[in-house]
Amino acid sequence: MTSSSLPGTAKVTVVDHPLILHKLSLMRDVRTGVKEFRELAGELSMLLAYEAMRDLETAPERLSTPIQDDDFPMLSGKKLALVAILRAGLIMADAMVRLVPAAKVGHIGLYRDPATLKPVAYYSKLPQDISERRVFVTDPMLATGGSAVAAIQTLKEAGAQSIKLMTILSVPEGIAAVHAAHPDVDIVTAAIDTGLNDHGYIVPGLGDAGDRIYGTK
Ligand SMILES: O=P(O)(O)OC[C@H]1O[C@H](OP(=O)(O)OP(=O)(O)O)[C@H](O)[C@@H]1O
Ligand SMILES: O=c1cc[nH]c(=O)[nH]1
Ligand SMILES: [Mg+2]
Repeated sequence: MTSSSLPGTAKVTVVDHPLILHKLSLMRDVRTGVKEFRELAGELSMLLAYEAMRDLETAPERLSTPIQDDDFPMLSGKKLALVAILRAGLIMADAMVRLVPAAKVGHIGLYRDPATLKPVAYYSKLPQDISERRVFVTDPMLATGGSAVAAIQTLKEAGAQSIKLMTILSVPEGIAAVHAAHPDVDIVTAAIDTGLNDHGYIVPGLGDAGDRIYGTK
């Protein structure tokens, strides 16, 4: 795992564990079909969440094992919210909620206009108490960063104060855009690719994540 940050900006953590790298390479492979792609995206999201949630607070609670009573660590502190950027971020939040089943789940609908590459918002439904929760916003692809910047803005306008962005693939342009607009938001990703092509797709990337998850192309 490598973490870095520019002065005054939040952290970028690249979770380059061999299991993650292997699963990501399978996702990149053009021969990987919908079923396997979905499964891999879910598994990889849980592995990323393991690292993204490393700093969750715990507090000792008195419990009885079959042998004796003692204090054992249990999650404490702020409650959690997982917020998926639709469509593609849904697969990540759906997998992560299995690890933190008490988390509330929000949805922000955005699609990137193919001509302008600007995000177009079409839906938002967030937990009412989002200001009191630690928010993990999920989207597999951080390309120009326009979608993530807009989603985080929506979250902040709803009162969110503690936000971490989780992506599978990122590029330097997207990371820079998020940190220019939201220098308080840490990013956790599996890899940082080279850059973007003329259509705003990540190179070498994995193609259109939403289309590969839902089989729409
Ligand atoms: O960083 P950006 O340049 O904004 O690009 C990234 C966005 O593009 C993809 O969504 P898409 O617009 O394809 O919507 P979809 O998830 O519904 O397919 C992806 O899931 C991100 O949300
Ligand atoms: O490479 C990319 C860029 C944006 N959205 C995707 O799904 N893939
Ligand atoms: Mg798409």
